[in-house]
Amino acid sequence: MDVRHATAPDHAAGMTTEQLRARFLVEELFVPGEVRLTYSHEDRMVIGGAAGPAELPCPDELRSEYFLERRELGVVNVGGPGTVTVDDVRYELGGKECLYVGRGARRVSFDGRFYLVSTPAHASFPTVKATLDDAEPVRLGGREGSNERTIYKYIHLKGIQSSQLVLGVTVLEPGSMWNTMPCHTHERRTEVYFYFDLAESDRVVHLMGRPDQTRNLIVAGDQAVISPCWSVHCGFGTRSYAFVWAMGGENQAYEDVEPVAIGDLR
Ligand SMILES: O=C(O)C(=O)C[C@H](O)C(=O)CO
Ligand SMILES: [Zn+2]
Repeated sequence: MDVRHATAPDHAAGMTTEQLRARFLVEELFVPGEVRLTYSHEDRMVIGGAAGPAELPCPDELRSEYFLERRELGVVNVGGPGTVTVDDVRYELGGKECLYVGRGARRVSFDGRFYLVSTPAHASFPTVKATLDDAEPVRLGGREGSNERTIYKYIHLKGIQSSQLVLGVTVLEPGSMWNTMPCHTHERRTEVYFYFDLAESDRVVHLMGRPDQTRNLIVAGDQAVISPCWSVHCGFGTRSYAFVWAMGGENQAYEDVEPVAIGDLR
């Protein structure tokens, strides 16, 4: 498992492009027949990709008997129809559908292409599947801001229950490129964006860093960006795309953010 240490904002300010990419960008998530995992010390989030058939391993770094002994897991199907099997119960997931797997499940296997996010869990909540319609879609933005998009909240205070994981999918309309602008930080949570549904020749210019010291990462489809609590997270694609956002940390209130006015960005 790839392990990424936590970063202070004053450290990030002096990093080169290569150093920023090595610390915050997760590039290689899908390897056929494998579950690839990255452990971030930012709120101890584990980010992964399953290109099944493959089973969720239990890396030594977790010092546990099985992966979900002290953790919970969010799974989003980022490919065609696929299945996830949790302790012999089989769940069929269509594109962009979600499965929450609660603490205590011993065996999880995948047949298909799935993006994974896991956070430590103090309690066990039921394993639940959700479709896009279950997520009570919210439409935001407009064509004039090139940010017409739909937010699907899956795991959150009023949706699928969890110990700390909050997760959803945002889908941009064709011709809309900006996500999350005006942007924000959230001092009480780390957030990870995973960009997908982007053609091989397209990229997202993802803004990160303190609001008054932004940096950018050029991100391809099927790559993830780790945003520490002090970092803005938003981006502009060379074409429209979708992304999974997932958070771990102090609270689960989606609205608990520090908004940043566009004019204050530097
Ligand atoms: O497009 C958006 O706006 C988002 O999807 C924002 C994320 O949900 C987010 O950053 C939540 O904190
Ligand atoms: Zn956010």
